[in-house]
Amino acid sequence: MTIWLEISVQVPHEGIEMVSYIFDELGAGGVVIEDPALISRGIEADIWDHYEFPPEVLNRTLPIVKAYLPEGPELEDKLVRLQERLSGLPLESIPSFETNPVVEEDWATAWMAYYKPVEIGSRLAVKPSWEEYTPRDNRIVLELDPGMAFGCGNHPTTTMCMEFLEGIIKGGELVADVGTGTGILAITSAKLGADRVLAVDLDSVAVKVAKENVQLNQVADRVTVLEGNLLDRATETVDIVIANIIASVIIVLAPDVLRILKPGGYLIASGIIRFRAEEVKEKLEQTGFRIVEKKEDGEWVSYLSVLEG
Ligand SMILES: C[S@@+](CC[C@H](N)C(=O)[O-])C[C@H]1O[C@@H](n2cnc3c(N)ncnc32)[C@H](O)[C@@H]1O
Repeated sequence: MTIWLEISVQVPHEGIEMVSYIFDELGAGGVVIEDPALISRGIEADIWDHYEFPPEVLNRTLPIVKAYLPEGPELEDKLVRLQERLSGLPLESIPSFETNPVVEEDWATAWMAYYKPVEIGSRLAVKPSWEEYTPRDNRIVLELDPGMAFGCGNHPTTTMCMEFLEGIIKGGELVADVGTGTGILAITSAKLGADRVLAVDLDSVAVKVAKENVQLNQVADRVTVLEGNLLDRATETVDIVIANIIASVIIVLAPDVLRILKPGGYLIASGIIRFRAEEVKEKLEQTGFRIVEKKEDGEWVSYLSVLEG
């Protein structure tokens, strides 16, 4: 049985990406971000009434980035490198980290307790595959198994995109979902009536998880999942491009969207941390997009924009 070391770094929002990158360099297979901004929203919403967070999570103010490294001869060296890299970050104070050993059995299933059915917008609901949920008001239900991929409908960056999709999909659209994670936004698009959806992710684990979820939701005839970087797998013109990634990636992606988006088509850009929202907005406008709507939730911002034709 493998013993893993759970490493938790408490860090301000602007450090989340940097700490995640350090963990990636150290060979962690992925990170878990516990964001109090998300938690405070969750407590307010009815659907989260039964959503129980441990007191140590509720009492914290800064986000925590967690990663898991297997115990072994290289572990000590990696912890020394982690400390060195954290000390060199351009943050007001040096983030400290805590460690906690966990056995593989616990770790593989511990995250399941965090996912509960959630109602999104006025017509959608997401339910983890192992939970019971009876839809109210004829809601469209997505069944999702997140595995190690991002996107189970419990993060504001995802839910804001789903609310935008609810408003713009009328039926028959062609959609490209960049950074599909679990496939949640691609599946949402298909279930709302899109004709065909291309879902792309850089991460082969996400691609595998997304393919499984597409099957689970019986939309494989309309959703194609491919491994790729940004829009490099997209050849057809589409009506809607969705990108819930991060500000810096959206800035790079925006000009390339022109290659495949029809004039008058929509770009949904999400995953934008508040302090970079203006920069993303300026880039979108310079590129030829008009911002139609801005949504904000905690530290996160999403834009719905249209390509001026
Ligand atoms: C925040 S998650 C969003 C997942 C899902 N779309 C959602 O809304 O919940 C971002 C995803 O983008 C993927 N990603 C990051 N950079 C990418 C790139 N350059 N090209 C394609 N996918 C990328 C990541 O692997 C991750 O699965």
